Amino acid sequence: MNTLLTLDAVTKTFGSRTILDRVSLDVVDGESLAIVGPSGSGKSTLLNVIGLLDGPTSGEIRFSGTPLPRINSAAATLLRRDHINYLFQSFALISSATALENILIGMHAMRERRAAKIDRAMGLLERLGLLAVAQDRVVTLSGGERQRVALARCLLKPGELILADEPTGALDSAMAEIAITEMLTLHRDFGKTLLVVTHDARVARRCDRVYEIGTGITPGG
Ligand SMILES: Nc1ncnc2c1ncn2[C@@H]1O[C@H](COP(=O)(O)OP(=O)(O)OP(=O)(O)O)[C@@H](O)[C@H]1O
Repeated sequence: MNTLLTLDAVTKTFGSRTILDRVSLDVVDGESLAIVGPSGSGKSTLLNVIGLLDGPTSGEIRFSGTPLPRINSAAATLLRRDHINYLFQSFALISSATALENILIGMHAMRERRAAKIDRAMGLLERLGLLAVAQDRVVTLSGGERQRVALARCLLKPGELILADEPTGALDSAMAEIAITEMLTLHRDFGKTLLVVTHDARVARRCDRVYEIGTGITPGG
């Protein structure tokens, strides 16, 4: 088992408040890891620090053995582009573009013919039951459909790490259940490591391992 990510005594403070206190953690290549803890405990902060959206106050994070660069460096931009995928509650899709176009935007840096990219995108959209809406603009899609488009974009965009922050928070419970199953199945099929911040104990239980802020790691389901 290879380690994709290592956190070594990572601390994050905001003013006089210590939100993350010497977090040390190994994330194994290909696993799903749930990040849980009470509201305000620092789950999103942890994800942001791992995802180069915010810098730690102290400590080190290594990605494939290499220390993460400063968040505003060119190296950080490349890491975010080529290695990290974000799946947020708001989905961060371009609403005036079609489902297919949104996925192709995520693939733009890949050296592959456009026709081949379209084939792969359409194949995944079909697998997610979205073939009929592939050419529809995202603004016209339902919340569940948008969530699946965002998941498809994450899976096809380059990058071995998916960072998901409450990805099903905007869905009703039946839709969330479907979305979780797709996410937990497909990240494995596509060989991507998944870190998911969640309030939902059902989601956490279904991940390979659970990291509780302030407590540490326990096995998942
Ligand atoms: N940029 C910031 N400046 C100051 N305080 C911040 C900042 N970002 C987060 N915080 C504070 O850090 C604490 C942890 O926030 P964070 O969003 O990481 O918690 P969380 O566990 O994800 O919470 P929730 O489950 O409610 O989403 C909160 O008290 C928040 O107000």
